[in-house]
Amino acid sequence: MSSPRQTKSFLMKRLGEIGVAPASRHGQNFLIDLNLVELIVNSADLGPRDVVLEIGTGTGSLTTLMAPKAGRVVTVEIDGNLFELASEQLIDFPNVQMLQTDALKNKNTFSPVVMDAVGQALSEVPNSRLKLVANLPYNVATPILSNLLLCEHLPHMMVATIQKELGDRIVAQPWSKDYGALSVWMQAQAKTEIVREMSPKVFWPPPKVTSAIVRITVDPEMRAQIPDLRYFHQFVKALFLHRRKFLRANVVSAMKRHLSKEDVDQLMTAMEFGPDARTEQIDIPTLLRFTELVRAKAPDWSL
Ligand SMILES: C[S@@+](CC[C@H](N)C(=O)[O-])C[C@H]1O[C@@H](n2cnc3c(N)ncnc32)[C@H](O)[C@@H]1O
Repeated sequence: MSSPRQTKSFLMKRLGEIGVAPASRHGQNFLIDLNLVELIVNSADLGPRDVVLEIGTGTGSLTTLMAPKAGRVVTVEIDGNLFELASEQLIDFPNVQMLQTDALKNKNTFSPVVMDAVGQALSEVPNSRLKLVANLPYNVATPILSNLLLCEHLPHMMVATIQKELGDRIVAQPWSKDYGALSVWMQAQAKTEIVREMSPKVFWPPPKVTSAIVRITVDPEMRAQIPDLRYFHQFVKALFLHRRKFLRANVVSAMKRHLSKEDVDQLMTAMEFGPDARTEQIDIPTLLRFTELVRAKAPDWSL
């Protein structure tokens, strides 16, 4: 069984042999610092009951380290050439299922093939739980992380390499420039942490931005405090849509066919929001309460 020596020269040689250059449209920036690959695996604290979903197999370096620890790994790669390369690397791991497909059906939905494979793996591992562990393609990192919290197989944890700027938004607090719909959506149901910032130098080819490993640990008790997850997800997105506008203007515009301005003013008063309140000043428990007041008046609303 080959060890994961994913160095720049190894990658250049292997990709050169098959006449392939890394495709920036697929976010093909490979992690070449083995210590950091190990840090990702250790941060996910994998054990036999864990079913890992990895999006972006690449050459299989992260997969190779995860497979001996996890119960099952479902790994997805969009690129046919990389899929072939990784197939050779992963041939000796019977608990790894490789899929060659786009992990996303569209921006809001996971591929049903991927979800079926995850469901099957979860049903075959005793007392199983799902963990997303991946060096994510940056162009689809946001839909992957936020949609997985809405899909039929809820992850217990997500450990991922993403753009640092996205990591900053995930962990941001009210009153900061990074606090937005993504911060609220994630922190309302999970503990969020930046495990490590990473310089572009630890990837080949180096991306244009600084990266970070984030860990998102879902808290079922917090999640149970959100009666309608889809409504909350969409309403929070609508509230942060125009950051420069006041909260009231955002609510009026989002709810325009469902609530009159008078209705909105009543709700604002009930919440004790002043006329110059802005969404980015409001903490998550308050946004949850506000969502429920609005939902009671406009249950059929959607973005
Ligand atoms: C940042 S690289 C990570 C590769 C490898 N895991 C590593 O750590 O070196 C991202 C990988 O995701 C693949 N990819 C990009 N978009 C994808 C998608 N929508 N679905 C599945 N794989 C995708 C790319 O081809 C690439 O191999």
